[in-house]
Amino acid sequence: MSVSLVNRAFLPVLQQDFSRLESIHMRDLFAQDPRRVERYSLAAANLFLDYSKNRIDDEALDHLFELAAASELGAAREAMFTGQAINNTEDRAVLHTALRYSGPDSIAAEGVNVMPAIREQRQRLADCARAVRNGQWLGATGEVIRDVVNIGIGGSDLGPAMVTQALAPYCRSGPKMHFVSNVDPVLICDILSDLNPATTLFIVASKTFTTQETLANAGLAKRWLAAGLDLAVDDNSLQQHMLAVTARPSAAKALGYLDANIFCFWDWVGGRYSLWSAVGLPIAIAIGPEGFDELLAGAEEMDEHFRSAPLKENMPLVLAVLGIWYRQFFNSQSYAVLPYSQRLARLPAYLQQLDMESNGKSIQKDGAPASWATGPVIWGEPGTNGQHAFYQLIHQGQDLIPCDFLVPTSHEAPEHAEQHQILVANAVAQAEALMCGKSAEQLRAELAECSLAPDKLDLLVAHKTMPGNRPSNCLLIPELSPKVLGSLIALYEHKVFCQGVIWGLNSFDQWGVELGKQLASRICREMCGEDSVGARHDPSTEALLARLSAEVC
Ligand SMILES: O=P(O)(O)OC[C@H]1O[C@H](O)[C@H](O)[C@@H](O)[C@@H]1O
Repeated sequence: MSVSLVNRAFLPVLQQDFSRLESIHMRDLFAQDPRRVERYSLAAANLFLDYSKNRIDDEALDHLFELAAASELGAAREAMFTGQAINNTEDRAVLHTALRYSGPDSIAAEGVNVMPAIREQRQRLADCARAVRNGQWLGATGEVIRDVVNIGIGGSDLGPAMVTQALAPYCRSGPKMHFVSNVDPVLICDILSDLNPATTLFIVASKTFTTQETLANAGLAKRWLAAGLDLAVDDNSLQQHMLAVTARPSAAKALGYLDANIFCFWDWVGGRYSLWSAVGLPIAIAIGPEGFDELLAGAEEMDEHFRSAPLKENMPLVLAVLGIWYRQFFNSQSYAVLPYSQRLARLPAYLQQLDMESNGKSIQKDGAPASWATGPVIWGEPGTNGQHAFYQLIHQGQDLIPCDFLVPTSHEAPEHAEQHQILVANAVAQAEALMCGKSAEQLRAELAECSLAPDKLDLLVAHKTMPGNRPSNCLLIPELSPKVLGSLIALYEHKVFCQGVIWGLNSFDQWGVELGKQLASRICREMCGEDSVGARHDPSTEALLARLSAEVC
């Protein structure tokens, strides 16, 4: 049955569930079922999920799991893991899971076993990471590498940048890592202003090796090296400072990169799923190849769980169906990810690409319009900062915003355990406040002593009442180690996958990004005078270009 028909078939029954649950307060659900926390929590692959604070009951959950089964989630999952071309607009397999697979089986994409090539590149990655870390990799003047600058954007930046920040305590013995993504030259110039060309290594990461921003930044880096080392820009010894990571090695070679310095991945690795491939080279250099293996092992554990756990105990699926529930029936247009860990500060940005580029779509795989509301806006900031900025809207705004609270239970600095406790207490308090809220009666009792005029009392009660009944998941993270982080990232990857399957989307293409890219190249050419500005743009764009040509060029 087509996804539209499945979704249509489940709509009335889930709509009934919604009508039943819409007016029930979660406080009452807990009162009715003392075992609710126990029943609505799960442990898997190093993580513990408490999803009891959701506006859900057994019946609705059963229907959501039935919806997943009717969407043939199991078959879709197997199709992904076994290398079928599930990315149907690009006719590609989707095999990021093979990158972390450590078993003996072969996995084929288009009839070719991908495992030997994966192992070969992983070995090259490990050798390179070791050589840089040990001081065996020397720059053009024979000096060891002290700083590594990754130049890449989107999937060629966010994963390594987020992971190396999250794992900072594991990075201390390696060279210092820097990340350049934006084409705004201030970013790269600010970074380079503190670095020495003789001891700096650049990793230019781009799946396509055509991305305008990355190539522009790489060109600037090369000119900076040449000037600093007093060499010609085409001097071969500069190549000692330039590595390429790409699925198009010929494009890197054409730009002068040495074969030995080109690390490869493949079309069947989506950019936003690529940190497990050679795109993870900055991670392997930062935490060492053994640490990188641990990251892969953590992800593999989550893969095994996702592939084998029954639907109701499947952590990615539980998160997925809850997200669908709120998006479709509570009209939740956004979803907050709130890490109570400064080290996970870039996780929301990473998840924005993972989720929004995968499921921010209105057309189903078969070309029909999406039958349900699809991917929400993903956003967030680390706690407790967010509490003093945007939580007001989550508590009392008009929209229901489901939240994931991510709470590391241990801390890297035991001498500051007390401060970590404050952090954790805040996460727990926020989730409690969101769920329980504060009633008008409670407020009237509290304000009774203040001898307020009756109209002032009414005013304050109206403003201070917190309806509560706002859902959240709490994900406990035992420690921020490479292994646990690997599991956490894979959890969200599979959540996004499940939602894509149920919504009938191709979660692995990103056509919406293309048009802007094409127009930017064209406008760039026009601004440089390589192409004339004709009457080919809309009037607003033309007027802007005319003004900018006078002011910027
Ligand atoms: O790795 P690259 O080919 O340079 O692509 C970088 C990024 O480009 C585009 O924005 C795509 O939408 C992203 O998915 C991709 O990660």
